[in-house]
Parts: sequence; C-alpha cells; structure tokens
Amino acid sequence: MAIHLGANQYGKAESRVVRIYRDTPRHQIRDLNVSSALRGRFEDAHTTGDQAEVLPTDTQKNTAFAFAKEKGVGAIEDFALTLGDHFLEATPAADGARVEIEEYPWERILVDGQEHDHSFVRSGSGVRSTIVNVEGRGAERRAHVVSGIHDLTVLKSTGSEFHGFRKDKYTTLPETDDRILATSLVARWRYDHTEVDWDKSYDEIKGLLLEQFARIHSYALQQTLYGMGSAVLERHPEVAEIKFSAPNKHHFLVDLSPFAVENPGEVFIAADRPYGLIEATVVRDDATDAGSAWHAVPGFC
Ligand SMILES: O=c1[nH]c(=O)c2[nH]c(=O)[nH]c2[nH]1
Repeated sequence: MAIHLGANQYGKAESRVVRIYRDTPRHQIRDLNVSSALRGRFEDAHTTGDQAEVLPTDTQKNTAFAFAKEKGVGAIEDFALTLGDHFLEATPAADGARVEIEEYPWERILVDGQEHDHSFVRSGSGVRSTIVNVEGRGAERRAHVVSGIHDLTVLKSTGSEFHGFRKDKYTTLPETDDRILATSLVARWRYDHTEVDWDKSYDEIKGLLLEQFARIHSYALQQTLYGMGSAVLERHPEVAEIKFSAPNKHHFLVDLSPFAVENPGEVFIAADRPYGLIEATVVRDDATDAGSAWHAVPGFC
C-alpha cells in the first residue's frame, strides 16, 4: 500500500503574551494571543521521527515572549511579520510561517472622571486580529496580511425588514417591515501590500463597519454585509477583499395577547440557537492574487 504525508504544519497555539509598558507612571497594556506555525520540508519528523529540522513549538512560544520585551509590541501586524520572518530565518527547512495574533482590548478605568494610570477594564467592542503568512526568503520573500475583528456584537432596534422571500409548504416565517437586526460580526480583510499604517487602517475600518451597520436600512443581513464591505473597499485602497461571517441573532416578538397585553415591537425573546449564518466575500474586480493569505483560516466560505 502506497501512502505519503500530506499537508502539515506545526507550531505553538495561543501563547497569551501580556506586555506592560511601565516607563512612566501611566502604564500601557498590550494583551495578545499569539499562535505560530511552520510548514515546509518536515517529512522526516513525521515519517522517521528525526527532529533535526524541527524548531520546537516551545522555542516558538519563548520567541513570542522574548520579542515582546526585546522588540516591543506595536501594531499586531508588525509583531506578526517580525515573528514570521524570524521563524523562517531560524528554521531552514521551513518554506512558510503563519502567525496569528488576537489582541484583547482594555480601557482605562475612570476614577473621579479621570483615566486611571494603571487600572483597566476589558472592553466589549470586538477583538482585533491578524493572520500573517510569510513565504520564501530574500528576493523571493512574500508576505500576506489578513486582519480583522470578531465578537463585534451589534444590534439595531428598527430599520430592518425581511420580506419577499421564497415560500414553500414548510415556510412559516412571517414577512416583516420592522424587526430587530443583531449579529456578532466576524470580519476579515486581506491587505494588498504591507506598506500600511496598520493601527489607522484598523481603527477606520472598524469605525466604518459600525457606521454602515447603523446607516444602512436593511432588507436582509446579506444586503447589510454587502453594503458594509463595499464601503470598506471604496474608502480603503489598501484592502483587496473583505470576508464576513455573521450569525443572525434572532429576536422574536413575544406574544403577550394571552394576558390581553399589546406588544407593538417592545418585548422580544433573544433566541440562542438555531441562528441563520450569513457569510459573504466582497472583492475588488482587480484584486491581487490571494496566494497563501487565507491558508488555514476556518469558518469562512
Ligand atoms: O437577513 C436575513 N437573511 C436571511 O436569509 C434570512 N432567512 C431567515 O429566515 N431570516 C433571514 N434574515
């Protein structure tokens, strides 16, 4: 029987790197979840058990912590690119490095109306992320950056309709011209190149996604996502494409008529599951080739 090793990669997942800047009494915090993986010529590690080419996952983890001190943590995209380049340099058998980083947002606690210097509260407005893939060395080097946000939970209490849909004998959903629209948005966008002011781009794209969600009068979550994605591509030439995965967090009007109480769109039950799951990509006609940018990104169509 002929068998061979198929696609493989290895690395350290979810190193929780917390970097405090304490050079002044006003501390700063960067709270990261770092995952790295190497792929390339690692057949022997699998087929014969020879680990000569394997930079241990433990070393990858140590490097993330050491770089947080030695190089500092700026934009997560820069930190991921630095780690990716380093891992390729340190591991001759590696053809590609994938570094994924999530950043958990902290806000300063207000005391007597003033931002406290060293006390923070986790903020609930979405988790920033990046996935960097670096391949090749020297003139052959190519880097792909996909950044995004998840757990961005948004709701509009009107300005959302859903009607005119196809019906068959199993359709019971009533048409509506006024419903709650809510989702916990996952958005990831692929950058065209790496000459980007990452923090500025992220802040503006997040702001734009929220603004468009509010502004767009929705006829379906599909149409809202397309509008949000189009706005990002129109205003951000550095973005080649944007992907969304959006659970439709259904809010059903509660029937209060058994109690002789009217309910004109005021009391809802927030259903946990099942949920509609709407996924879409909005892409420039002339987008650059994605290459390995989406390598090992689960949960998107
Ligand atoms: O925005 C929506 N899109 C759908 O495809 C759909 N299907 C459904 O039952 N409700 C909704 N809402």
